[in-house]
Amino acid sequence: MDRHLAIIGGSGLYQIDGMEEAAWRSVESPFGTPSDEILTGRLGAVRLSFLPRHGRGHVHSPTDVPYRANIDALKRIGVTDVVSVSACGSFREEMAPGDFVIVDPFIDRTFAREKSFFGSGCVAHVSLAEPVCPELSTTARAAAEAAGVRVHDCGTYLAMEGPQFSTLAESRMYRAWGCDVIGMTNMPEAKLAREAELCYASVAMITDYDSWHPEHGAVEITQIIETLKGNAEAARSMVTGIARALSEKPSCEAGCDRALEHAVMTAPEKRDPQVAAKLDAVAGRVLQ
Ligand SMILES: CSC[C@H]1O[C@H](OP(=O)(O)O)[C@H](O)[C@@H]1O
Ligand SMILES: Nc1ncnc2[nH]cnc12
Repeated sequence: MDRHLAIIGGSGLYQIDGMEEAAWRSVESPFGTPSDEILTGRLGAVRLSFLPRHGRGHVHSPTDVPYRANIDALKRIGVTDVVSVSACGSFREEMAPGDFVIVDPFIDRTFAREKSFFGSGCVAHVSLAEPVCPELSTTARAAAEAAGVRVHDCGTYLAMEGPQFSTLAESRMYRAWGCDVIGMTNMPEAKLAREAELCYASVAMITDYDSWHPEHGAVEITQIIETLKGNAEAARSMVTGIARALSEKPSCEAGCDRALEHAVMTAPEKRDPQVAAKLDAVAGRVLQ
């Protein structure tokens, strides 16, 4: 199967320019309505889709982003690879606003979200030891470097519930835990992409020092927006670079597309037909 790249655009990224045959398309999912219509088209030789995570005009809060509908809808239209582009705060002096981080690994501290496609009626357990696709992450890193920004090869991303930013005490605690960056959206998105057997990579754009830094004070949304604006051209160029690289590599060898191979525990005769029917796109390959 040809690769089909999807970009999930975070705060500040609600549109992608330069696509060919581009059209906004409404895609329904048994898991609900996605954050917005999906912009589908091509970039060079690669099929490209774009979904603004918070919707155009930023209408969904991090808690209310319909993560399951988003990933299901992307899978439903044939996406094979998902690159998340996000804003994040930094816990490291040397990871500065304007830098990009190729996220890996994650700590999930969110608590008010649906985190799995599976459940009673069809139980499955996928491995999440390494939630990101190593090949797609390498591709994203090379494309970000080529776009001329400072890139950090890896960084532990603390996913918090939000929408408020962290207290000073929380910010200090996450730093002491060894976290590098903080955001509100990469979980459960990465978990769901794994369940849907999609390659997933996350590029986080550092916009602030959260609240721990004695010389920077509290997070200001105006600073975040300014930094995101400054990164817009590099983000665009990175997306083009990722698309070009994927057009030269017809498949991923990392095995993300087999994540459900031995994951479903519920015996075929015990599966709830209605639950299984909803899983047609995500898990149809293994539920037949
Ligand atoms: C605009 S600051 C807080 C907001 O920005 C990040 O969103 P995303 O990850 O979609 O770029 C962060 O996670 C919060 O949702
Ligand atoms: N400091 C921060 N905390 C959580 N999410 C963010 N997104 C951008 N900066 C952030």
